[in-house]
Amino acid sequence: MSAGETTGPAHARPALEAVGLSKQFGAVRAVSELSFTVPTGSITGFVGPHGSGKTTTLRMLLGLITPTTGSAVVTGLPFAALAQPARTVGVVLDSLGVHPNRTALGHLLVYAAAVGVPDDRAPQVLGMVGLEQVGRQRAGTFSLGMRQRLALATAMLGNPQILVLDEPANGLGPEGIAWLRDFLRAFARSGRTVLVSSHLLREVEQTVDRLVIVDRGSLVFEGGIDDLRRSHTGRVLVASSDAARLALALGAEGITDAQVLPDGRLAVGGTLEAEVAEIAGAAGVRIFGSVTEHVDLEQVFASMTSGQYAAQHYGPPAPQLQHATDPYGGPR
Ligand SMILES: Nc1ncnc2c1ncn2[C@@H]1O[C@H](COP(=O)(O)OP(=O)(O)OP(=O)(O)O)[C@@H](O)[C@H]1O
Repeated sequence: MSAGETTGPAHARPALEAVGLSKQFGAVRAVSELSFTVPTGSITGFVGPHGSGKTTTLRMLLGLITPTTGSAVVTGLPFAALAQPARTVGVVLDSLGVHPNRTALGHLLVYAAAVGVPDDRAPQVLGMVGLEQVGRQRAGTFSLGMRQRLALATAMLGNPQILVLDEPANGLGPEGIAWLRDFLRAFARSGRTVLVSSHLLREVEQTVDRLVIVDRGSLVFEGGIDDLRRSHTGRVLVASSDAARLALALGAEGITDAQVLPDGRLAVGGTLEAEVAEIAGAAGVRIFGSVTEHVDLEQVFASMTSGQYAAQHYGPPAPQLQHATDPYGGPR
């Protein structure tokens, strides 16, 4: 994918900005010196393990709790200073209450009045989230996925420029997640902005163009999802007539991250298949086949956070030719 095309002009004022945000709850430091930017027109994923401070940060951005230190701005202003908050930011937080005895439509009419939009906006937003058939059903009968859609419809009432969604994929199956991805991409295509949180990178990987990754309240990565992919390129796995000789030839060209796998293939980091083939050819080593292994971003994410993925080798070049188990279980 890349929803990267949707990123707004570089000079545009960021939609959301956290500057040195910290939040202390008694002995718990939920968020620590957190700074990041959500550019206008981007779909930014806000990802971290459970308890890493995502909801607390979103609450600070939305003016629902006061930071211990630091500041948060929405289109350049503190949330409380926005003239028309519901028309600026639509919010889906876990805590958004839907009265179980209210119908979906009834719920939206209450919020439409609170936000100050006409009643006919309620059926419109129901249609946007695919709930038009169940508008007269009580929300208490809804599945978690349907409640998530209703929460999104509520966020859309004010036709906002920015959506802030806390774990909106919770309760959605694969189809629901695909639907949400299309919805958010269409939203961003019109130049609007999304900040979407998740404890699973996998849930938002296909949706977002930027990532802010947090762990224990602190920033561990901010940037384009493609930058993260590029910084963790997969190894080239090569079946050849002579793995040891190939490793020596590669080493002579400065490519020293090479390991012989149990199946005899050479796993080479920091290069491309074509380069390996060229060096092998020059060294008189025959290549029977090669493949570039797939890098699972979820594993990269877990290795960056307290998700504790068992130590993955993405490190500096191996000093010498080694035998190693293949952590990827072979090519895909
Ligand atoms: N009101 C509060 N009082 C005390 N501690 C709190 C409060 N809110 C959050 N915390 C603590 O702050 C830390 C961060 O919580 P937060 O809910 O922001 O994380 P999260 O990343 O959103 O987690 P999850 O993915 O489980 O929702 C946790 O240790 C949590 O227990």
